[in-house]
Amino acid sequence: MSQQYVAAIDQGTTSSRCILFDQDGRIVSVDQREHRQIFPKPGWVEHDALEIWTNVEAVVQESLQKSDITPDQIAAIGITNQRETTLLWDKETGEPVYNAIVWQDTRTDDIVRELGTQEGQDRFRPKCGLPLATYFSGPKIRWLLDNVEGVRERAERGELLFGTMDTWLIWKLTGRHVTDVTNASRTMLMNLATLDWDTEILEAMQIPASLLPEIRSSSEVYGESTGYLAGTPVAASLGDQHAALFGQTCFDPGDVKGTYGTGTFLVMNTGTEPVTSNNGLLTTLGYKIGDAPAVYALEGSIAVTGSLVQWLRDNLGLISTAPEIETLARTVDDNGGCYIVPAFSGLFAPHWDSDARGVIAGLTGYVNKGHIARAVLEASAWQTREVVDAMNADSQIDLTTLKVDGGMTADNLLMQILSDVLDAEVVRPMVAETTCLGAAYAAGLAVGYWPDIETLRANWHKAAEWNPKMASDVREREYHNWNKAVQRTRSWVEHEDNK
Ligand SMILES: Nc1ncnc2c1ncn2[C@@H]1O[C@H](COP(=O)(O)OP(=O)(O)O)[C@@H](O)[C@H]1O
Ligand SMILES: O=P(O)(O)OC[C@H](O)CO
Repeated sequence: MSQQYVAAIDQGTTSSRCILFDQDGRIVSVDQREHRQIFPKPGWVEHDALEIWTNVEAVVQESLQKSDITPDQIAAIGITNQRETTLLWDKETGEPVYNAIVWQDTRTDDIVRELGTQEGQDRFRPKCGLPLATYFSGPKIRWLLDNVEGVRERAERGELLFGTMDTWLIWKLTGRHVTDVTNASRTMLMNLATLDWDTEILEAMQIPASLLPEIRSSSEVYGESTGYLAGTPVAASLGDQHAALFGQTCFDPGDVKGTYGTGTFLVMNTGTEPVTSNNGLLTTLGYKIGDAPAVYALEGSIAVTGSLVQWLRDNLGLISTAPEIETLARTVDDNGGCYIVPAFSGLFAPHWDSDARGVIAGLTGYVNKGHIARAVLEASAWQTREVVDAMNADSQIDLTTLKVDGGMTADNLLMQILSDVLDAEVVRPMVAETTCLGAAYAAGLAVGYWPDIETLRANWHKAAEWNPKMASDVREREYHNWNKAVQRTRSWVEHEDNK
């Protein structure tokens, strides 16, 4: 038989990609296409789901053709995706009833506030692990039902289907209406204990159960693909941060990965029982491989990290490419007393303060552009420290090693700063595309392309590591100053009713 590969489709916020992997977990081919970001009003962000589908079809075909690989050489397809982004479509025609509402979209502000009025924002947290927030899918479904003409009636007649992007793609590929536990865990509608939709939450949010897909494991054959890869099993689905956890082979309780892109998502494997967070983290699913018990996780989501580097480049013009920040930051030995807290649209974990706004603190006549660049890099590191402190407290496991991936990890100075502020080892793997790798691994396991997770562990190779060099009194002084700067951002936005 000719050489076989596994295809991973990563349907992300800005683009869709297909990567082909071989048995050693090495990348054989990649193709990628961006889709439009639709901003109908301030705070609203939408995607055209049909455009995304066309792009996915194109990148799958192109990734094979680029490397002269034929469809019969693909053993399985794994899907990973931007999470929470919400779509409703007609089950007969396949027509979306509205654009997909993206995870960043804040139009559900009022719905979220209203749902939390009497019982508070943590009303559903004991069941679904999440605070009420515009981020998650449930309130977005409710908005579509309440605001798009005829949608509630059609939903109640059983004519419509809901899906996050994994569900949409699996339905387009196989005709099956399914999702996996990781994606379902981001809707607010799944009960973490039963791994099924929670009737009480559905009632409170007025969402008909007929809309919802069947919840399956992250690694099993959901159906066979039609189209270009006709007959190939579609065998994995994981939200992108969960896929990165799996791709980084964070298989043991206490293992943590951090993905440093536009924002940063830290996820800790907490084993086969959910851990309740008392420190501003999300309780979520790690992954579930076939019939094996589900693995749970704690997540700390940070909204602005790489995008602060982009801001320095695009809004301040202090650098002309993102990698130049490292050169500029290396022109100085420290931050010169300057701290930047990038609360551009509030603070996510562990503060969850939508009224915070960014500050540059500690400015004196001494501070120059090198110090500013350094403070930009340090902001990613200190935000990580806040999340790691919360993880250590919630899990009672102290972080010793952080496995990193994502575009920002190319920055060696940032990686050293990260190790210094965490007082922990930071390691970067050979294959940096851990999100796609995780989806490929889960799909390959389902069809026997890889025999077990121990084989996957053996595929993980360290490319670089950083160890702490900072004296502990300096670390504590800097953290104290960072915390003072964070305090300056809090409750900046004053609501009309508070004035
Ligand atoms: N050398 C670098 N130093 C610091 N930040 C960088 C560097 N290279 C890229 N970035 C930042 O990383 C982000 C891109 O990473 P990527 O993983 O592609 O993000 P995403 O998947 O969220 O689109 C950008 O926000 C960019 O500013
Ligand atoms: O597509 P990304 O990499 O921006 O990831 C988005 C996250 O899944 C949102 O929760």
